[in-house]
Amino acid sequence: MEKKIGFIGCGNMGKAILGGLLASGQARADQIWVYTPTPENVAELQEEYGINGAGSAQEVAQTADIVFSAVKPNITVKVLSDIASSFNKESLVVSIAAGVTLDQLATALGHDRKIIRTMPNTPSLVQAGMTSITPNALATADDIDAVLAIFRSFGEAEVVAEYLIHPVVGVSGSAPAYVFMFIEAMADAAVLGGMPRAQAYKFAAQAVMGSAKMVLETGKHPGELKDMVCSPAGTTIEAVRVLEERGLRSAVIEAMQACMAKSEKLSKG
Ligand SMILES: NC(=O)C1=CN([C@@H]2O[C@H](COP(=O)(O)OP(=O)(O)OC[C@H]3O[C@@H](n4cnc5c(N)ncnc54)[C@H](OP(=O)(O)O)[C@@H]3O)[C@@H](O)[C@H]2O)C=CC1
Ligand SMILES: O=C(O)[C@@H]1CCC=N1
Repeated sequence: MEKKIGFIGCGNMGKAILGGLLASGQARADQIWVYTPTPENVAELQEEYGINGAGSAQEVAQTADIVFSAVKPNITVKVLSDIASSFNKESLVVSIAAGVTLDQLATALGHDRKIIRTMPNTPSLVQAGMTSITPNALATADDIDAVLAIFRSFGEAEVVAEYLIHPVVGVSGSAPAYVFMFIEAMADAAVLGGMPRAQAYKFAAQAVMGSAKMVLETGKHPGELKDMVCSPAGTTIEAVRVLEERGLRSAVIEAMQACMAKSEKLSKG
């Protein structure tokens, strides 16, 4: 793509997007402008990626055709409303902030602004992200395709209606945290069984990654895949019995209900 791309804020998630853009060859470093308030961080990003450092958020807004807002949710509206008048007429703003709605973004940026709200997750850092894309009515098919291509350069991305954003946060944005807890717990048990810790993390993580891959690649129902592991009177069915007894499914569902409720609360300000 020949567009100029800007980043306002470039921490964990901003770097995942920036890294994906460059690694996929969709943009060259000289097409990218980045601003963060700490000059040393801008210098580090310039050094690491060869991108253009910007001296202010205004400079990014004035320069770029697609501007990623990658600051924390609590300052997103303030940061964007302060520079709303600096954007070019046709510029597209892409927000990754959790809980900040298209309506709140339009109030900050102006109701004539093309905006896409997204929800990525941290596996983006290792090219295995999952991102939802929610455009406002003004974003064009080309804008949507460009943003899908950017997020697909480091994982999967799909267009999702805004009313589904809370399940997206539950099942994808926040989900890596619960999966890490599951991996940690499995590794603890392996250590209890005598395995060295580093080896236990490797076995646990590979089991989770391989199982996820089977769901995605075989198209089989997760229950059928589970049944394939459970030999009659074998070891696995013993573990399944205890997980059912201890309420694994209901713990996960209730945890995600709390997550979705919080996401909804944040959206209401
Ligand atoms: N972490 C996650 O799992 C997910 C996060 N998100 C969303 O991503 C967004 C960013 O999160 P994350 O990358 O984790 O956060 P980080 O704290 O890693 O990065 C925040 C960035 O914002 C910059 N910044 C701070 N204040 C300003 C300001 N006033 N103007 C411009 N830039 C500023 C920081 O710069 P400096 O370091 O120089 O202060 C830093 O580069 C959030 O809105 C979050 O909701 C979405 C999905 C998943
Ligand atoms: O915990 C949070 O609020 C953000 C949203 C998705 C992941 N982290």
